[in-house]
Amino acid sequence: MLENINPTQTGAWAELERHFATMKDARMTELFASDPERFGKFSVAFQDILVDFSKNIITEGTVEKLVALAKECKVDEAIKKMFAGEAINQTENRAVLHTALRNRESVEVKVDGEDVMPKVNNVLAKMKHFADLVTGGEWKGFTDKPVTDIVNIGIGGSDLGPVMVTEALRPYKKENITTHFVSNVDGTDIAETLKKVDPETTLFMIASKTFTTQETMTNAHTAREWFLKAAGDEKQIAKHFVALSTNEAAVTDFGIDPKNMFEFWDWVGGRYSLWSAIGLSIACTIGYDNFEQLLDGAYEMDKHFQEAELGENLPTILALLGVWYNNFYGTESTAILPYDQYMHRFPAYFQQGDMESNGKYVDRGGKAVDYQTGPIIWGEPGTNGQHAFYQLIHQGTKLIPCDFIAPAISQNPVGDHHVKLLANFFAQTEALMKGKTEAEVIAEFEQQGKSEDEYKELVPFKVFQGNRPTNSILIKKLTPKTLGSLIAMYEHKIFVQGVIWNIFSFDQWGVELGKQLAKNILPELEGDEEVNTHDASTNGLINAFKDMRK
Ligand SMILES: O=P(O)(O)OC[C@H]1O[C@@H](O)[C@H](O)[C@@H](O)[C@@H]1O
Repeated sequence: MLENINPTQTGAWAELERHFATMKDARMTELFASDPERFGKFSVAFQDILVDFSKNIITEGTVEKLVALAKECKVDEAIKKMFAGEAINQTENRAVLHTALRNRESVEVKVDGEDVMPKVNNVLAKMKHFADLVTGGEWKGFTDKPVTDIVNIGIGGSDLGPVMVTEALRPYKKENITTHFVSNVDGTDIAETLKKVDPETTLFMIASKTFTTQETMTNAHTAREWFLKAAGDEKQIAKHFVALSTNEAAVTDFGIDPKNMFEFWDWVGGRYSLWSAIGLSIACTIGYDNFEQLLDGAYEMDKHFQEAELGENLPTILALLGVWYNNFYGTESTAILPYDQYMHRFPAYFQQGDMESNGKYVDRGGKAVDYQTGPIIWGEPGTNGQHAFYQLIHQGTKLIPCDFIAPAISQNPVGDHHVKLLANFFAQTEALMKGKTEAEVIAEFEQQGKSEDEYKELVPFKVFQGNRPTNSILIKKLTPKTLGSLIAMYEHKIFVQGVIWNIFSFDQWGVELGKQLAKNILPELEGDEEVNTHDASTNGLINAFKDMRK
C-alpha cells in the first residue's frame, strides 16, 4: 500500500512555496554567470547518456527542497514497494512489475508468495525460440513459404510500445521481415495494411492484454476472415496467428492454439508492456538478441533508480523538475523533442505513458485534489517542430518545459546532416534560455545600417524574453541498450510524479466511460428509427448520421 500523503500539506511544500517567491523572477543567464560550476552541478552522466538539467530555473536550494518533498512523500519507500511486488496498483489490487520482465539477474520477486521470475524467463525463452524461427526463415506458412511480413494487431499499450521501438531501432531490423501495425478500428487501417501483404507469408500477432478490446478483436476477426479466404482451412490458422495476452480462455475461443499464445500477467500494465510478450513483434523485427539488449538497458536504469540517492537519481530529478514547473510555475504541458528521426513515435509513446498514468484528479484517499497533477505531453522530432510550433515555445504566453533528446553518433552519417541537426539541438536550448534583449535587437539593426525610424516599431516583435527551461538528454548512439535505459528513465519519472501527486498511476478508469457509451450507441446505429435516448446534441448527431447514410 502506498501511503495517502497530500503533498501540499508537507513542510517541504511550504518551503518550496516560500522559495518560489524568491525564484520566480530569477534569470537562468544570471544563475550561469554567477556559478561557473553550474553545468557540472546540474548534469548527471549515466553510462552512454548525459542528462543536462542546468538550463532550468533552479538553484542548489531548489533541488534540495524538491528532494525533501520526495522524501516527505516517501518516494524511496514507494520505489522499494514497487520493485518488491507489493500491490501498489490499489484500485485493481495488483502489483506493478514491468521491472520483473527485465530483471536480468533474476533476483526473486514474489507476488502472492510465488516467485514470478521462473515464468518470466520461460516466456522469454519461448519468445526467443519463436523469434529465432521467424527471423531465421524457418517459420513457414500454409504453402510452406517462410514468413516475410508480421502484422501486429493491438491498440494503446499493445501497439504504441512495439511501434515506437521498432521505429527507433529500424537500423537493427532484420532484412527478411517487414512489420506492420494495425490499431485503429477504422477499417482503413486494416484494409490498407492487408493490401500490402500476402496471406501465404504473413504472420498475425494479436496483441491484447485482455483479449476483449473492441478495436483489436474487430481487426483480428477481419484479418482471420481475410486469411481464411485464401487458406480455406481453419487448421492453417496455427501457422499464421499467435496471441500475446493474459487471457487464455478468450485466446482459445478466438481459435488460436494456446501453444501459440505468449503469456503475460495482470501485474504488467498495458502502457508498460513492451518488455513482456507484447514485445514479440519487436523481437521478430530486430532479432531476439537486440530485444534482450533493450531489456538490459532498462535493467541498468532500474538499478540506478533503486540505488542512486534521490538528488543524483535521473528519473527522480526529471520528475521533481516537472513538479516544480507544474505546481509552482503553473505550466500545463511538457514537450518531448527528439532530434532523431527514428524516435519520431517517442513523444506519442510517452503521451500514453504519462497522460494515462497521471491524468487523475482523485488522490489515494479517494478525494478530489486541489492541486495540479499530470501534464499534457506532446512533441515531434526536431527540426520539423522548429518550423512548426517552436514559435509558441519561444514567444508565446505559455511556459513550456521541454526535453531535448539527441544522439551524438548518427545511424546515417550522410554528409554534414548530423552536425547540422545537432547545431540546431544546441542552438534551440541556448536560444530558449538566453532570449534576445531589446538592446541586442537594436544593435543588430544598427549593424545592418538601419536608422532608428526604420526599426523602432519592429523592436518589440524581435525581442525574446528567454528564460524558458529545457533538459538536454544527449546519448552516444541510439542502440537497443540506450533506448531501453531511456524508456525506463521516463517510466520511473512518471512513477515518482504519481507518488508525489498522491494518485494511483497504474489504473486507467478514465478510459471506461466512453467505451460503455459506445457499446450502448452501437445497436442504435442499425435500422431507421429515430434515436431519442440521449441529450439533444448526441441524438441530433446520431440522427443526422443515419440520414446521411440513407
Ligand atoms: O491490451 P488491451 O487489453 O487490448 O488494451 C489496450 C489498451 O486499452 C485501453 O483501453 C487502455 O486504456 C490501455 O491502457 C490499453 O493499453
